[in-house]
Amino acid sequence: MNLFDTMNDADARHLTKGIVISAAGVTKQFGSGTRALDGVDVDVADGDFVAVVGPSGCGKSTLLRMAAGLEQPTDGSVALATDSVGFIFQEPTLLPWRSVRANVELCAEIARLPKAERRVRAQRAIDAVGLSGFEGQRPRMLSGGMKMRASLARTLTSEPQVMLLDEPFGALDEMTRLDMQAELQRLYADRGFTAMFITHSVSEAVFLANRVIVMSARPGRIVADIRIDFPYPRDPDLRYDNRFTEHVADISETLRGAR
Ligand SMILES: Nc1ncnc2c1ncn2[C@@H]1O[C@H](COP(=O)(O)OP(=O)(O)OP(=O)(O)O)[C@@H](O)[C@H]1O
Repeated sequence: MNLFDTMNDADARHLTKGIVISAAGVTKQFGSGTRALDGVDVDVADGDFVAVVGPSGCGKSTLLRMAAGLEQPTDGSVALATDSVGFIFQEPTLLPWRSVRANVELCAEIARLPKAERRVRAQRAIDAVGLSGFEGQRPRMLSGGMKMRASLARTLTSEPQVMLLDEPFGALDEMTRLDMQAELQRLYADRGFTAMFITHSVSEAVFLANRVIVMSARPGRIVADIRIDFPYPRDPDLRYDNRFTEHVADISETLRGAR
Protein backbone atom coordinates (compact mmCIF):
# COMPACT_ATOMS: atom_id res chain seq x y z
CA MET A 1 0.00 0.00 0.00
CA ASN A 2 1.20 3.50 -0.78
CA LEU A 3 1.68 5.52 2.39
CA PHE A 4 0.05 8.51 0.86
CA ASP A 5 -3.17 6.63 0.20
CA THR A 6 -3.76 6.77 3.93
CA MET A 7 -3.23 10.51 4.38
CA ASN A 8 -6.16 12.46 5.71
CA ASP A 9 -6.89 16.00 4.51
CA ALA A 10 -5.33 17.66 7.55
CA ASP A 11 -2.08 15.78 6.98
CA ALA A 12 -2.13 16.41 3.26
CA ARG A 13 -2.12 20.17 3.85
CA HIS A 14 1.21 19.87 5.65
CA LEU A 15 3.00 17.14 3.77
CA THR A 16 4.84 17.19 0.50
CA LYS A 17 5.15 13.93 -1.42
CA GLY A 18 7.76 11.57 -0.05
CA ILE A 19 7.63 13.07 3.45
CA VAL A 20 6.13 10.80 6.09
CA ILE A 21 6.61 12.87 9.25
CA SER A 22 6.76 16.64 9.12
CA ALA A 23 7.26 18.96 12.09
CA ALA A 24 7.12 22.66 11.21
CA GLY A 25 7.96 25.40 13.70
CA VAL A 26 7.04 23.14 16.61
CA THR A 27 7.07 24.68 20.07
CA LYS A 28 5.78 22.95 23.18
CA GLN A 29 5.08 24.73 26.42
CA PHE A 30 3.56 22.55 29.13
CA GLY A 31 0.97 23.89 31.57
CA SER A 32 3.63 23.61 34.29
CA GLY A 33 5.57 26.38 32.49
CA THR A 34 8.24 24.03 31.09
CA ARG A 35 9.16 24.96 27.54
CA ALA A 36 10.21 21.61 26.06
CA LEU A 37 10.68 22.47 22.37
CA ASP A 38 11.33 25.69 20.53
CA GLY A 39 10.76 26.08 16.78
CA VAL A 40 11.62 22.55 15.68
CA ASP A 41 11.53 21.88 11.93
CA VAL A 42 12.10 18.34 10.73
CA ASP A 43 10.93 16.32 7.74
CA VAL A 44 11.35 12.55 7.73
CA ALA A 45 11.25 11.00 4.25
CA ASP A 46 9.63 7.68 3.40
CA GLY A 47 12.12 4.93 4.31
CA ASP A 48 14.39 7.13 6.43
CA PHE A 49 15.78 5.84 9.71
CA VAL A 50 16.21 8.96 11.81
CA ALA A 51 17.89 8.79 15.20
CA VAL A 52 17.41 11.69 17.61
CA VAL A 53 20.01 12.41 20.27
CA GLY A 54 20.13 15.26 22.75
CA PRO A 55 20.68 16.12 26.41
CA SER A 56 18.28 14.66 28.94
CA GLY A 57 15.04 16.62 29.13
CA CYS A 58 15.52 18.43 25.79
CA GLY A 59 12.14 17.28 24.47
CA LYS A 60 13.00 14.17 22.41
CA SER A 61 10.14 12.09 23.82
CA THR A 62 7.79 15.04 23.49
CA LEU A 63 8.66 15.32 19.78
CA LEU A 64 8.09 11.59 19.26
CA ARG A 65 4.80 11.70 21.18
CA MET A 66 3.68 14.53 18.90
CA ALA A 67 4.55 12.48 15.82
CA ALA A 68 2.32 9.74 17.29
CA GLY A 69 -0.47 12.24 17.91
CA LEU A 70 -0.26 11.69 21.69
CA GLU A 71 0.69 15.32 22.35
CA GLN A 72 -0.22 18.55 20.54
CA PRO A 73 2.23 21.40 19.83
CA THR A 74 1.60 24.79 21.43
CA ASP A 75 2.78 26.40 18.17
CA GLY A 76 3.54 24.96 14.76
CA SER A 77 2.30 21.65 13.39
CA VAL A 78 3.19 17.98 13.21
CA ALA A 79 1.82 15.79 10.42
CA LEU A 80 2.05 12.09 9.77
CA ALA A 81 1.30 10.49 6.40
CA THR A 82 -0.09 7.20 7.70
CA ASP A 83 -2.02 5.66 10.56
CA SER A 84 0.09 2.48 10.29
CA VAL A 85 2.30 3.39 13.21
CA GLY A 86 4.06 1.28 15.81
CA PHE A 87 5.17 2.98 19.00
CA ILE A 88 7.72 1.41 21.31
CA PHE A 89 7.89 3.11 24.69
CA GLN A 90 10.68 3.07 27.24
CA GLU A 91 8.52 0.70 29.31
CA PRO A 92 7.58 -2.61 27.65
CA THR A 93 3.90 -2.23 28.75
CA LEU A 94 2.95 -5.91 28.47
CA LEU A 95 -0.37 -7.19 29.77
CA PRO A 96 0.56 -9.29 32.84
CA TRP A 97 -2.30 -11.80 32.45
CA ARG A 98 -1.37 -12.68 28.86
CA SER A 99 1.39 -15.05 27.74
CA VAL A 100 4.26 -13.78 25.60
CA ARG A 101 2.53 -15.14 22.50
CA ALA A 102 -0.81 -13.53 23.39
CA ASN A 103 0.95 -10.22 24.14
CA VAL A 104 2.84 -10.35 20.83
CA GLU A 105 -0.40 -11.07 18.97
CA LEU A 106 -2.18 -8.13 20.54
CA CYS A 107 -1.54 -5.44 17.87
CA ALA A 108 -2.38 -7.90 15.09
CA GLU A 109 -5.52 -8.84 17.02
CA ILE A 110 -6.57 -5.20 17.31
CA ALA A 111 -5.87 -4.84 13.56
CA ARG A 112 -8.27 -7.83 13.13
CA LEU A 113 -5.87 -10.04 11.24
CA PRO A 114 -7.12 -13.63 10.87
CA LYS A 115 -5.98 -15.91 13.68
CA ALA A 116 -3.71 -18.09 11.51
CA GLU A 117 -1.97 -15.01 10.07
CA ARG A 118 -1.54 -13.57 13.58
CA ARG A 119 0.06 -16.78 14.74
CA VAL A 120 2.51 -16.89 11.82
CA ARG A 121 3.51 -13.24 12.15
CA ALA A 122 3.81 -13.45 15.93
CA GLN A 123 6.02 -16.54 15.74
CA ARG A 124 8.22 -14.86 13.11
CA ALA A 125 8.59 -11.79 15.33
CA ILE A 126 9.21 -13.90 18.46
CA ASP A 127 11.95 -15.80 16.62
CA ALA A 128 13.41 -12.55 15.26
CA VAL A 129 13.83 -11.02 18.72
CA GLY A 130 15.22 -14.24 20.22
CA LEU A 131 12.27 -15.20 22.41
CA SER A 132 11.64 -18.65 20.94
CA GLY A 133 10.81 -21.11 23.70
CA PHE A 134 9.25 -18.43 25.92
CA GLU A 135 5.92 -18.15 24.07
CA GLY A 136 3.90 -19.57 26.96
CA GLN A 137 5.53 -17.52 29.76
CA ARG A 138 3.79 -14.69 31.57
CA PRO A 139 5.64 -11.30 31.59
CA ARG A 140 6.48 -11.60 35.32
CA MET A 141 8.68 -14.60 34.46
CA LEU A 142 10.78 -12.52 32.00
CA SER A 143 13.85 -10.34 32.57
CA GLY A 144 13.62 -6.64 31.66
CA GLY A 145 15.43 -7.33 28.39
CA MET A 146 13.09 -10.14 27.47
CA LYS A 147 10.08 -7.94 28.19
CA MET A 148 11.47 -5.34 25.80
CA ARG A 149 12.01 -8.04 23.17
CA ALA A 150 8.37 -9.06 23.55
CA SER A 151 7.30 -5.43 23.20
CA LEU A 152 9.35 -5.07 20.00
CA ALA A 153 7.95 -8.33 18.64
CA ARG A 154 4.39 -7.15 19.36
CA THR A 155 4.97 -4.00 17.31
CA LEU A 156 6.68 -5.87 14.44
CA THR A 157 3.73 -8.26 14.19
CA SER A 158 1.45 -5.51 12.87
CA GLU A 159 4.13 -4.60 10.27
CA PRO A 160 3.82 -0.83 10.73
CA GLN A 161 4.89 1.58 8.01
CA VAL A 162 6.28 3.96 10.62
CA MET A 163 8.09 2.88 13.78
CA LEU A 164 8.46 5.41 16.58
CA LEU A 165 10.92 4.12 19.16
CA ASP A 166 11.64 5.87 22.44
CA GLU A 167 14.93 4.51 23.82
CA PRO A 168 13.76 0.92 23.40
CA PHE A 169 17.12 -0.64 24.25
CA GLY A 170 18.14 1.69 27.08
CA ALA A 171 17.48 -0.87 29.82
CA LEU A 172 19.25 -3.79 28.14
CA ASP A 173 22.68 -5.11 29.01
CA GLU A 174 25.40 -4.23 26.50
CA MET A 175 25.55 -7.57 24.65
CA THR A 176 21.76 -7.86 24.37
CA ARG A 177 21.62 -4.26 23.23
CA LEU A 178 24.12 -4.88 20.42
CA ASP A 179 22.12 -7.98 19.37
CA MET A 180 18.90 -5.97 19.31
CA GLN A 181 20.53 -3.20 17.26
CA ALA A 182 21.74 -5.77 14.72
CA GLU A 183 18.25 -7.29 14.63
CA LEU A 184 16.46 -3.97 14.25
CA GLN A 185 18.60 -2.74 11.36
CA ARG A 186 18.22 -6.11 9.65
CA LEU A 187 14.45 -5.85 10.01
CA TYR A 188 14.64 -2.30 8.70
CA ALA A 189 16.72 -3.46 5.71
CA ASP A 190 14.18 -6.25 5.03
CA ARG A 191 10.95 -4.37 5.58
CA GLY A 192 11.82 -0.78 4.66
CA PHE A 193 9.68 0.93 7.31
CA THR A 194 10.31 4.55 8.28
CA ALA A 195 11.77 4.96 11.75
CA MET A 196 12.26 7.71 14.29
CA PHE A 197 14.44 6.39 17.10
CA ILE A 198 15.39 8.20 20.30
CA THR A 199 18.56 7.22 22.06
CA HIS A 200 21.21 8.48 24.45
CA SER A 201 23.83 6.33 22.74
CA VAL A 202 25.65 8.05 19.88
CA SER A 203 27.13 4.78 18.59
CA GLU A 204 23.67 3.19 18.61
CA ALA A 205 22.38 6.17 16.61
CA VAL A 206 25.21 5.93 14.04
CA PHE A 207 24.89 2.16 13.73
CA LEU A 208 21.13 2.23 13.14
CA ALA A 209 20.32 5.46 11.37
CA ASN A 210 20.84 6.96 7.95
CA ARG A 211 20.30 10.36 9.58
CA VAL A 212 21.17 11.55 13.08
CA ILE A 213 19.48 14.64 14.46
CA VAL A 214 21.17 16.39 17.38
CA MET A 215 19.04 18.53 19.67
CA SER A 216 20.11 21.31 22.03
CA ALA A 217 19.39 21.42 25.76
CA ARG A 218 15.83 22.43 26.71
CA PRO A 219 14.02 24.08 25.09
CA GLY A 220 15.07 21.64 22.38
CA ARG A 221 16.08 22.92 18.97
CA ILE A 222 17.77 21.03 16.16
CA VAL A 223 21.45 21.90 16.07
CA ALA A 224 22.69 19.30 13.57
CA ASP A 225 21.26 16.89 11.01
CA ILE A 226 23.90 14.42 9.85
CA ARG A 227 23.68 11.87 7.01
CA ILE A 228 25.09 8.41 7.77
CA ASP A 229 25.63 6.81 4.40
CA PHE A 230 26.61 3.22 5.25
CA PRO A 231 24.53 0.74 3.23
CA TYR A 232 22.13 -1.71 4.92
CA PRO A 233 22.21 -4.36 6.17
CA ARG A 234 25.09 -3.23 8.36
CA ASP A 235 27.68 -5.55 9.75
CA PRO A 236 28.40 -5.25 13.50
CA ASP A 237 32.09 -4.84 12.58
CA LEU A 238 31.14 -1.49 11.01
CA ARG A 239 31.69 -0.12 14.53
CA TYR A 240 35.45 -0.56 14.01
CA ASP A 241 35.46 1.34 10.72
CA ASN A 242 37.27 4.70 10.84
CA ARG A 243 34.37 6.51 9.21
CA PHE A 244 32.04 5.11 11.88
CA THR A 245 34.23 6.28 14.75
CA GLU A 246 34.63 9.69 13.07
CA HIS A 247 30.84 10.08 12.93
CA VAL A 248 30.59 9.08 16.60
CA ALA A 249 33.32 11.57 17.55
CA ASP A 250 31.75 14.43 15.51
CA ILE A 251 28.26 13.85 16.90
CA SER A 252 29.55 13.48 20.47
CA GLU A 253 31.41 16.78 20.07
CA THR A 254 28.27 18.49 18.74
CA LEU A 255 26.30 17.06 21.67
CA ARG A 256 28.81 18.37 24.18
CA GLY A 257 28.43 21.84 22.66
CA ALA A 258 24.62 21.50 22.74
CA ARG A 259 24.36 21.09 26.54
N1 LIG B 1 3.26 16.10 30.53
C1 LIG B 1 4.23 16.92 30.94
N2 LIG B 1 3.94 17.96 31.76
C2 LIG B 1 4.90 18.82 32.15
N3 LIG B 1 6.19 18.72 31.77
C3 LIG B 1 6.52 17.72 30.96
C4 LIG B 1 5.56 16.76 30.50
N4 LIG B 1 6.19 15.88 29.69
C5 LIG B 1 7.48 16.24 29.66
N5 LIG B 1 7.67 17.35 30.41
C6 LIG B 1 8.92 18.07 30.59
O1 LIG B 1 9.36 18.49 29.31
C7 LIG B 1 10.76 18.37 29.19
C8 LIG B 1 11.10 17.45 28.02
O2 LIG B 1 10.71 16.12 28.37
P1 LIG B 1 11.00 14.88 27.42
O3 LIG B 1 10.59 13.66 28.15
O4 LIG B 1 10.40 15.16 26.10
O5 LIG B 1 12.59 14.97 27.29
P2 LIG B 1 13.62 13.89 26.75
O6 LIG B 1 14.61 14.63 25.93
O7 LIG B 1 12.92 12.76 26.12
O8 LIG B 1 14.29 13.42 28.13
P3 LIG B 1 15.12 12.08 28.47
O9 LIG B 1 16.27 12.03 27.52
O10 LIG B 1 15.58 12.32 29.87
O11 LIG B 1 14.19 10.92 28.34
C9 LIG B 1 11.27 17.84 30.54
O12 LIG B 1 11.67 18.92 31.33
C10 LIG B 1 10.04 17.20 31.14
O13 LIG B 1 10.08 17.26 32.56
